[in-house]
Amino acid sequence: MEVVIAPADELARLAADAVEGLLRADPETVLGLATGSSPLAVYDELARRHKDGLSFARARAFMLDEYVGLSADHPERYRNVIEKEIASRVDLAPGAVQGPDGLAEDLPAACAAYEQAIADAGGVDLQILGIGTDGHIAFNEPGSSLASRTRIKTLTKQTREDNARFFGGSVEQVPRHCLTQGLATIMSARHLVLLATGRAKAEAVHQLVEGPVSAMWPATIMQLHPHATVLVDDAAASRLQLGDYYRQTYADKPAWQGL
Ligand SMILES: N[C@@H]1[C@@H](O)[C@H](O)[C@@H](COP(=O)(O)O)O[C@@H]1O
Repeated sequence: MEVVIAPADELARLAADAVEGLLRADPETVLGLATGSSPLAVYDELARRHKDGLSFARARAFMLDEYVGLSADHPERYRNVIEKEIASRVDLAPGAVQGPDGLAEDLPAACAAYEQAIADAGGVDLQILGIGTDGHIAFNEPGSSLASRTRIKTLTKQTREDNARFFGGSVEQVPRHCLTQGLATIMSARHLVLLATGRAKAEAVHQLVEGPVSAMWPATIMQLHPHATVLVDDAAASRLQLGDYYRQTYADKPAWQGL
């Protein structure tokens, strides 16, 4: 696991560099897109690079998760969020972005179909991730099976409170259920790039990088991934025991070596 501690704008550039490197090497790259505020600066950077000529025309993308039951035109439906924040700002082809269908009548069947779609695409090359204050990735809440695949989950009180800001500050408006890629689904991606900024993420980041692997902090499963990158600012890094070591390692990183 590589930990980079740097200002937020530099983190966004690093993540965008990794995406751009893949797209230039293979225009048919399969990206994994996350919602939440953490990846927004990366999407801004990718949109800027698209204006400078970076093409997503042959790429495909899979979303991490989706609320259950939000209407098709609800602005917080993750499909709509991803469309607004990244898909509409680059030249991803119509239909190139897929997500779990939170409006399906048969939710377990929709989850199985989503797993199959990811597999049929050859898997995700680079998965962008944020982290919840309770250590969730996608919507894999504490207690999630470390071997889980896409399924329905119940959101914790903490997550619904954290996400109420997207629903006019009303926790009651935040759906109680979601469909989410499982931890094993996420672990199947070939490169995981997690971004976290701000003090509210400091404990989750400490557990993710330095805690014991445990379903209580679902993101800790990333310690078992052969290519995981954790991009954090000073505030999110503030509880890391080995912060000085990660800073030194990044300062000494050879210029030719990407993420
Ligand atoms: N399902 C999303 C996650 O994918 C996201 O990583 C996390 C953190 O969100 P933020 O980046 O806004 O802090 O919470 C949400 O609930």
